[in-house]
Amino acid sequence: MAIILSTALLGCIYVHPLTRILYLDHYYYTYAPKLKSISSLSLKPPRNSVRAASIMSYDKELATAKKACSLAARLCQKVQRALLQSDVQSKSDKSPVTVADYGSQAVVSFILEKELPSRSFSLVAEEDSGDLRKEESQETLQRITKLVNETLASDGTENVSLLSDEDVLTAIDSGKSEGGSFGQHWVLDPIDGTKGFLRGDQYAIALGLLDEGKVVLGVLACPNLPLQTSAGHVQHNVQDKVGCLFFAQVGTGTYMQSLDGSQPTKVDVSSTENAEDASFFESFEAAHSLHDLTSMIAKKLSIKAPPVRIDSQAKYGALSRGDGTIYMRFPHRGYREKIWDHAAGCIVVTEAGGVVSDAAGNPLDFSRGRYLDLDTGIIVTNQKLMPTLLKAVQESLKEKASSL
Ligand SMILES: Nc1ncnc2c1ncn2[C@@H]1O[C@H](COP(=O)(O)O)[C@@H](O)[C@H]1OP(=O)(O)O
Ligand SMILES: [Mg+2]
Repeated sequence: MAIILSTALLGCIYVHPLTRILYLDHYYYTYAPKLKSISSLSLKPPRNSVRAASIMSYDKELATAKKACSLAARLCQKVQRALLQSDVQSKSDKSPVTVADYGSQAVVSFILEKELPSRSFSLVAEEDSGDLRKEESQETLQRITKLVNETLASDGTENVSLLSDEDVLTAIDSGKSEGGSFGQHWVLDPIDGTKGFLRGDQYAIALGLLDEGKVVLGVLACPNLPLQTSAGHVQHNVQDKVGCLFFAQVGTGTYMQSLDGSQPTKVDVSSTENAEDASFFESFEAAHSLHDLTSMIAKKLSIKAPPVRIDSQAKYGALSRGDGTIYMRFPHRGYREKIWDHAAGCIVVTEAGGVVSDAAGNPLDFSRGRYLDLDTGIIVTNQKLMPTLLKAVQESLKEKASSL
């Protein structure tokens, strides 16, 4: 009887090893009730929330994910350096990002599959090899294969026999999984923020792991993010030391180290409680998020600081260590958010003490396949500020709708 009872309890309760807080389902039961009582907005638990995932250890998966993302970052840095040294004409050419995108996906996919052998390896990733298999892409494919082999060899820890073009195509195509609410699925954006990559600005390699529909670990490699920042300043100056690796595992907090391998340090979101003292992140690209709407919300919250605009999930990383307090993202009508654009970022922020929700106050649901079914936008901040932010977002959305 005692065994049955404790097993049943373990299914829904665990103690956070660092905060010693009893968690009843990672997000919903700790935070949602407070939100609801303050804002009376609808908050639902994610469908398919599986509590057992919260008490498992993913140490081996996390170590492998960190290695895979660090190597992919090395490949991307090499391509971006060459791109930035090239002439103006080749800078308007999109092929460098294509090479880095495919190369990064091949490296991550190859390492995960090789180092975590499993009969049910599943990867949900942005790219597939369709275009690369075309006759006119042969030269590009050879460049990618060469880069992938150089990158794997640069690790130096083991003997990897050279991959062929076909091996690279196969590794890329492992990313065709549909994800879903059962079993484990890796979720990868090989280069998040391609526009930032081409500009020489921020981008990220973002890798998450879903277990029964919930994100249980996440790694964000941000090769151009400064290691040290003062709040609100993440634009990188030439003299800054850059290259951050953020990582989080469910129930164990979020950590950051340098991409070249410093000691990890634990990070926490900002504790700013007053909206007017907060600064906020948003997309650099106006085409990716409605800057007029965020400006309206910021005004309502009396936020004094101007928006900090950077590309990619580096925004989640920067927020997780308190560089800013709020992140708002409101894509234009009709855009469907993909799970690889938020899975890693989401756990990096929540394990650092933050909250990620859609504009209706619902937690993001990663269990429905390749897309997130969302209501309007994504908002992120610390737990204390979320009810205030949510209220301002909802009022602004209403005002915007009635002015149309
Ligand atoms: N029209 C769009 N609206 C919103 N997001 C987009 C759009 N087009 C691409 N994205 C994706 O938005 C993310 C970057 O957002 P942000 O500008 O906030 O950093 C990237 O995942 C980018 O795709 P990709 O990863 O292919 O570059
Ligand atoms: Mg992306």
